[in-house]
Amino acid sequence: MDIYLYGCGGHAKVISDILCKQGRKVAAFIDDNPPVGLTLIHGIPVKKSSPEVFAEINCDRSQWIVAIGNNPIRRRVAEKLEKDGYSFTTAIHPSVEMACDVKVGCGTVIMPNSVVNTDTEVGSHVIVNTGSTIDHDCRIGDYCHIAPGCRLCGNIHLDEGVFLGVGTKIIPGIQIGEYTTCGAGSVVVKSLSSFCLAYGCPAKVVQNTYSQ
Ligand SMILES: CC(=O)SCCNC(=O)CCNC(=O)[C@H](O)C(C)(C)COP(=O)(O)OP(=O)(O)OC[C@H]1O[C@@H](n2cnc3c(N)ncnc32)[C@H](O)[C@@H]1OP(=O)(O)O
Repeated sequence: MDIYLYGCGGHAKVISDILCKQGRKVAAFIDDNPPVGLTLIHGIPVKKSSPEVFAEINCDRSQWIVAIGNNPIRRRVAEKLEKDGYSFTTAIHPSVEMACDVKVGCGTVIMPNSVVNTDTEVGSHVIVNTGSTIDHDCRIGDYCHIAPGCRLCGNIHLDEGVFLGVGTKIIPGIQIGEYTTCGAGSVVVKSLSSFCLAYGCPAKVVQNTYSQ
């Protein structure tokens, strides 16, 4: 299977490195607008997305990861690729500590030194970024992004598209509604509804209609 990454920024480079550590190699980075002059990353070609480029990529012999950090954009691109018949793979760094029974959806990436504990389910197209820990019995919805160094206690439920900024900490049993954002360093001690922006210690809602 040829592996393609949609995106060519820093996040895409990290995923390419994880795949390399797993002994897998990216065939190409595909991007809507690659920076002028960027033709190679890690010696791998960077191509501008076009019908001609896609015509060369066989659905049955390729797998994708959408390597875009923004949750709504990642969702839009993943849905388009899926509609066009493409499928997705995961990238899980060899240093990740994951309980035997953890379920991980397609397109999800788990960065170095993260921990995912028993009976947790991680959805599709999720980013568990560097050194984050997710404890037992958590439910992480599709398209969530857990930024570096977050700490999730047990029994936490993140709905689709939640973004946790770097170093967010969440006490047990909390639920966070879809596409809510927790700012860097938040300490979440009460459940949050959907489409909010919250931050601080303890985290307070500062906007009720926030777009990521
Ligand atoms: C590998 C990687 O790099 S993954 C990427 C991970 N990225 C992150 O973790 C980024 C997280 N982003 C944040 O925390 C951002 O500050 C956000 C999303 C919460 C808010 O961003 P913006 O809307 O642009 O807020 P802005 O910078 O204008 O700040 C507005 C006010 O909120 C305050 N504020 C912003 N973020 C926070 C925060 N996390 N905690 C406390 N206060 C904050 C600012 O100090 C400012 O206060 P002031 O008006 O008194 O000066």
